[in-house]
Amino acid sequence: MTIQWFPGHMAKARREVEEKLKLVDFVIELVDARAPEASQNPMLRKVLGNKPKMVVLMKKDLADKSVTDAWIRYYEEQGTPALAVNADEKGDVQRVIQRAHDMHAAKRERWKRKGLQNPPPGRAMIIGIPNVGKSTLINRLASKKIAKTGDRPGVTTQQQWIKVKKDFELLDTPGILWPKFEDPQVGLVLAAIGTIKDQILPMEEVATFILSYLKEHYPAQLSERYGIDNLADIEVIEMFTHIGRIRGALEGGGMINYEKTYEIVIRDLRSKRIANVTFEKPAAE
Ligand SMILES: Nc1nc2c(ncn2[C@@H]2O[C@H](COP(=O)(O)OP(=O)(O)OP(=O)(O)O)[C@@H](O)[C@H]2O)c(=O)[nH]1
Repeated sequence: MTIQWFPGHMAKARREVEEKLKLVDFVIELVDARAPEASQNPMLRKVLGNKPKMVVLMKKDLADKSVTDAWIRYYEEQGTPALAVNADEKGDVQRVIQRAHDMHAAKRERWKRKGLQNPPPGRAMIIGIPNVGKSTLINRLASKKIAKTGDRPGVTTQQQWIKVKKDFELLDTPGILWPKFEDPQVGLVLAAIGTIKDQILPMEEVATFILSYLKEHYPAQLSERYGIDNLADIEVIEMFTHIGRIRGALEGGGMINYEKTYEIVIRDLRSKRIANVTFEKPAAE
């Protein structure tokens, strides 16, 4: 199974990112804390060249905290600053600002040593795949401080900068890149977390993947949400029947409406009704 989606936009998106990259000192890459590998940009490393990046694991409130901590250790061990964020937590947003400030500290010091008393602010852009939380984070970082600081010479399109802090400015539009999607397993994970549009993969496959994954890794969530406890004896198809019945996904004659049941499971996972679930662990763990 090969998933094809917005292929036409890819080359254009990459060109746009490359153009914007010329304007910034470093990059803030957003990934989904529930699937940091699947939700990353496979081309980013190449596109970035030597440009420094920090990673923000978004939607930490939906992910398994212990695995999120393991991912942060993993990135930091590789020398990439990383932190997890729930966009609704002010403290998390403040930490992004602090880390972004730190990203530019060495350059600022070099400038100062060379005698520049007021070095220019560090400029950054946010990059990530669709639906990862880019606009949300930009808005939270901007708060009420949106300032038009003008464009830089040599760029035809006007770029707006958000003055987040005295020495940190953010490009007001994010760079959008695509996740890797050749691997069917990755496709299922991306569909489960809501990156891939629902029409692309059959709901049945996505919902089956979710229940099988929960059965293996997060049985407590199945118990809490659906009262399914006797996991050793229950097949996924029986779980759907049970869920359809308790959630009233029925059609004429009391038959289970399975399509509706698949939708319920997928919606439960994408909202906080089934939380603390992560689909990928770092390789070393
Ligand atoms: N639970 C949770 N939801 C979040 C968080 N951040 C963003 N979201 C939600 O994720 C969805 C997508 O957020 P956006 O900010 O629109 O994502 P985007 O990356 O700009 O999306 P595109 O415009 O499609 O590229 C929205 O429903 C947000 O409310 C978070 O930290 N936790």
